[in-house]
Amino acid sequence: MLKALVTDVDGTITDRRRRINTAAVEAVRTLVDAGITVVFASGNIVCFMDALCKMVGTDGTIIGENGGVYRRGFPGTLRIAGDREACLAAFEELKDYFARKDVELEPFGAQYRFADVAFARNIDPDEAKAVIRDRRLPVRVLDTGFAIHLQALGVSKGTAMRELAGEMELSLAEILAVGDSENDIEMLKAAGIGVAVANAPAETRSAADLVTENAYGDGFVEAVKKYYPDLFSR
Ligand SMILES: O=C(O)COP(=O)(O)O
Ligand SMILES: [Mg+2]
Repeated sequence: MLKALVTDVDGTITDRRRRINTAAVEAVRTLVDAGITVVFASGNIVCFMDALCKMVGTDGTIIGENGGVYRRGFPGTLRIAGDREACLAAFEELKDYFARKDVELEPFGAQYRFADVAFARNIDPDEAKAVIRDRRLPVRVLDTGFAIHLQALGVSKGTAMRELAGEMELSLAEILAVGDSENDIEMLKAAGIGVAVANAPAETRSAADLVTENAYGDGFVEAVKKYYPDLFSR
């Protein structure tokens, strides 16, 4: 029995322009009303996640900043798992590298981040990955399709999901996870069932137990209906 759903946000319950899929919102509300825990797991910042939880109607359990932060319910203590100093130091190196090529990196939500660094996709993510690798910096570059993130090694949505599952006394086998991007891979592998929506890149699709036929939010709705058929039979 799948007692909890952990879902990515951008590209999974939205369209490619980040507009939320209203059928996905309805599906989440159906799960919540049936007593299924729904956790949003994203690269986004905590205040964005809180607004999303409030407006969709979950209990406020979140994974943010790609696992760098997580919290059980609105009243829970915010846990900070990432290493922001390491990410900021790596970001400075990337900034200098791209400045020499006359490209300015554009940080996203820097003043609101506790654990990671995110910036615009106006550079080739593979080039950033090569710089980090060549300099042996202790961070990972994650391309979400919406932003590029720097994250401490060993920190992911998957590690945060394990911690939250422990706090919620859930086994990983009881969790359905859905995602669309490389920042979802560990989470899809660790969950009892991992689903990639059709827009996911090959590496993410191969980490999943199932790839939906539909893309973006419609793929999310397809997955939820498949694994909770009784809740959507009418
Ligand atoms: O913050 C991002 O870059 C994308 O967020 P996501 O993890 O919800 O897709
Ligand atoms: Mg995503």
